[in-house]
This record gives sequence, structure tokens and C-alpha cells, in this order.
Amino acid sequence: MSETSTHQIPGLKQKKVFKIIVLGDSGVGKTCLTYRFCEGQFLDKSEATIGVDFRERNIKIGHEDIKLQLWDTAGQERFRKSMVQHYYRNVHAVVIVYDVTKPETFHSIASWMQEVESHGLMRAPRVLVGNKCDCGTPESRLATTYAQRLADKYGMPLFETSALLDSECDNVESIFMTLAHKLYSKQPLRVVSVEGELGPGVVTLGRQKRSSSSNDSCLCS
Ligand SMILES: Nc1nc2c(ncn2[C@@H]2O[C@H](COP(=O)(O)OP(=O)(O)OP(=O)(O)O)[C@@H](O)[C@H]2O)c(=O)[nH]1
Repeated sequence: MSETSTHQIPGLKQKKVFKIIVLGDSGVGKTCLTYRFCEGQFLDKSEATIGVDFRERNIKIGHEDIKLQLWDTAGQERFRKSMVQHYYRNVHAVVIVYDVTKPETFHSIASWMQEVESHGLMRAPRVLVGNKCDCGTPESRLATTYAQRLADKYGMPLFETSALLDSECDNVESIFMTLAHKLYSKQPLRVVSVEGELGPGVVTLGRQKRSSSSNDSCLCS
């Protein structure tokens, strides 16, 4: 987990910043979830992330202003490559996402956990998210009890949701707010200066169009 550091520039307002990385196979909906949380709507034309996308949202906990930085990482190995070291620098919390209609994305969780562990983040707050609950039938979706067992094994809360449905907005909110509250209660954490300025080591490489025939996309409602 991230070390505490403070960058103080006289005269500038200081704000606590929590860096949260979002991991999971390609196409599970990481970008749409982070977009839903930061922009309050579904991202209609999501494209495969290259490297990492960066979004942030200011929240309030009690009377304190907090900035949540969400690092939406590429699920495709070829788009991750040497970027991985950047993702894991100064991370405070981790979100691991799978697609409830694609068991293979659930089975990948073990290897995502290994990656998290190899970067020394086993003690960082983590949550597991089953996305695309609007897709398929209850029978075709991965059973909650099954997912809950794995979440329990790794000691992380499970959220099942949909980035697509407006009615699930509060649920998406809970994912990140749960982490924010956990992090806040463990202060002190990294403090950075300057509204809206990205810190060092922040890299955004843009996005690649997701082809409409790509079988890792899903808009089934
Ligand atoms: N039905 C449905 N489709 C979704 C949902 N979330 C995302 N999608 C679709 O799933 C596809 C992939 O979404 P992304 O958010 O780009 O997936 P990602 O995990 O960021 O993918 P990478 O950037 O390749 O790692 C897109 O076509 C989205 O429109 C959801 O909750 N429900």
C-alpha cells in the first residue's frame, strides 16, 4: 500500500487524494464503471483502454474534501505491458471487476490477486465487483453464492451491479464510497496540492476503438 507523503505548496489548498486502481479482464466494464461513478452516466461508446485511463471525482467525507483518483487499467495484456509499474505506484485501494455473464473473467480473479500481491498490496482495501447484472438470465449469470465464497476467501466485499442501468447508480456509488470511507478512517494518507492537477507518474495513453464485432463487448439490454 502507498506510503504517506505530503507535497505542500504555500498558498495552495491541500486536499487528500486516494488513488484507486481498477483491474479485471478486458471488456468486463472497468471503464464504464469508473465513468458512471465520475460522470454519473453510462459511457455509450466505450473503447478498449490502452495503458491506463484516469478519472477523478471530488467527494466529501464529513466536512472534508477528498479527491478520488480512479485508474482504469487496460485488461488486454498487449495494452498493459510496461505500464504496469505506473499503475501500482502509490496505490491506496483496489477494485477487481468480472463480468457476471462470463465465467472466464471470474476465473481470472486469482491471477489478478496474484498481481496485486506481487505489488505488495495485500493489505490495501479491496473490493470485488460483478458487473453487467443487466445481461442474460438469472440462470446464465454467475451465482452470487459462488462469487461470495471467493470474495470471502480473499476477505473483500462483493458488489454485483451494472454500469449500464441508471437504477444501479447508487450501487456503483457504494463501491467507491465504501473504499473512500475505509481509506479515510485509516488516515493519514498522501496529500497533494492543486485542484485538477495530475501528480507525477500519471500517464494517459488514450483509447483504441472497440470493434463492434468484438466478443468482449456487451450491450444486451
Ligand atoms: N450490458 C452491459 N454492458 C456493459 C456494462 N458495462 C460495460 N458494458 C459494455 O461492455 C463493453 C466493455 O466495456 P468497457 O468498460 O470498455 O470494458 P473494460 O473492462 O474497460 O475493457 P478494457 O478497456 O479492454 O480493459 C462495452 O461495449 C460496454 O458498453 C454493463 O453494466 N452492462
